[in-house]
Amino acid sequence: MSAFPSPEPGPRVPSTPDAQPLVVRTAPIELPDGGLTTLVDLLPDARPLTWVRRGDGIVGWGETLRIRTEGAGRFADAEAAWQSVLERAVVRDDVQVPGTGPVAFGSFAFDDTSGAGGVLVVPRVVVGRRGGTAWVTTISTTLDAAPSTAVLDTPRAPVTAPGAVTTADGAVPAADWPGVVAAAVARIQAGGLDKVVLARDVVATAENPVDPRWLLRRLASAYETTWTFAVDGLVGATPELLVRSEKGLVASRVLAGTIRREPGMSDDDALLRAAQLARSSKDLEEHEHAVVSVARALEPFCTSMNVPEQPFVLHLPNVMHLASDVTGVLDRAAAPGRAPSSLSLAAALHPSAAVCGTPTTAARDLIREIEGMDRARYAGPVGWTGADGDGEWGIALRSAAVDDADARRVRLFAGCGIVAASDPAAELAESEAKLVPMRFALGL
Ligand SMILES: C=C(O[C@H]1C=CC=C(C(=O)O)[C@@H]1O)C(=O)O
Repeated sequence: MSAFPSPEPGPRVPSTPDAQPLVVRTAPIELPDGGLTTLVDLLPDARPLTWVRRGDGIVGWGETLRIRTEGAGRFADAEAAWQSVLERAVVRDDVQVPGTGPVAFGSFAFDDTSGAGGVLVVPRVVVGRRGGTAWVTTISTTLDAAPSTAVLDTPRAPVTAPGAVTTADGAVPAADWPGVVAAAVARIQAGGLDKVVLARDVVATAENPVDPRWLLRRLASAYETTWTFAVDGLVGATPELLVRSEKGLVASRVLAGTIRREPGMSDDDALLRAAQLARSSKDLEEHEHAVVSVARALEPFCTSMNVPEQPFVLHLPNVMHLASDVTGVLDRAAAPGRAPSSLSLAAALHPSAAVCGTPTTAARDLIREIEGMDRARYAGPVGWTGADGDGEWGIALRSAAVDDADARRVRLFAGCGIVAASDPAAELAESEAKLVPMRFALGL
């Protein structure tokens, strides 16, 4: 039994011609400026939908519609179902910026064979902020009163702390994980592939049901440059943007190559570490594979692209990463009437070599063979899409999944890119550093 009351489940995608169309209305509102957690603080219950960064973004609650998909077709089926919903929607949008009008939050499994499949959730209420503009959208199957600031007064269930939290090994004990990495290094050295990303999980058990809002507040405050997300119990603060599509422009923040940053490290020491990372041939190789995979996947959709020749170093509180911002102009002529949607771009980009490896199929097969766990929605695309196809999809990293059946249990994930020069013990330490945000969010 779930420790939380289930939300009223939204109907599945209307499949009959007389299914109720969505009625969608967006209106401007004044939002009190509560800084980084303004949006998160509005969430009324423990089933939040969230995509925020630096205090801007969108949050949603309630559930008007749920699209659930499976297997290799999970992206295309979700896209088709969303399009058929949109065709029948009645929309009035008085704000007209990305994130207004009809919005679906989504999360998709890493692997085609995972039972986690894919989900798009259309909330009943969305509140968003972008720069100085704030709005509320209501989505229903009836003609409600026009949306107003009244939704900000929605009664909020108190956010409870998780209480004491203990952690235990996940599918593969931490002590055994370097052995799995060593097996991958041997396979790479034998010439079967160039890179594979291996992950592990840790199971946390809390005294009280874990309220995702508790995690979101802590993540949004401490990791403000990441995209803090929550979709259907998957919560995290990812620094990696798989794709943003906005008005014909696409962008992807590719990360691969990591060095730890210890708590309390001075800025000077951090800069020394950053320089070490920028010169590390092992990390530069890992990074190059990831950038090439993203650039190749985006190329068919773009008339022009900018792929930086050198990565920069992205500083986060727990780690530093080699990072490249790849951008492009979508080829609208190639897709008559419509540019590819953000969700179809995410599908084309997934799985990038930042979370799978090179070549993709060999890496995915090796993950299936030796990783020893179902990643479920960890390392899959997570984000949102709007009516015009624009949207933002991150890679679900630095994340945890709250157990559907027992909200006191949470699965935390972290993975590392492995190349021929990888050291298994160092990779275990790196995976621990990548678990820090979610451990911190839980109060550990
Ligand atoms: C797979 C993860 O990180 C990826 C993203 C950035 C850096 C990575 C690395 O250096 O290994 C990984 O490719 C994770 O955080 O679970």
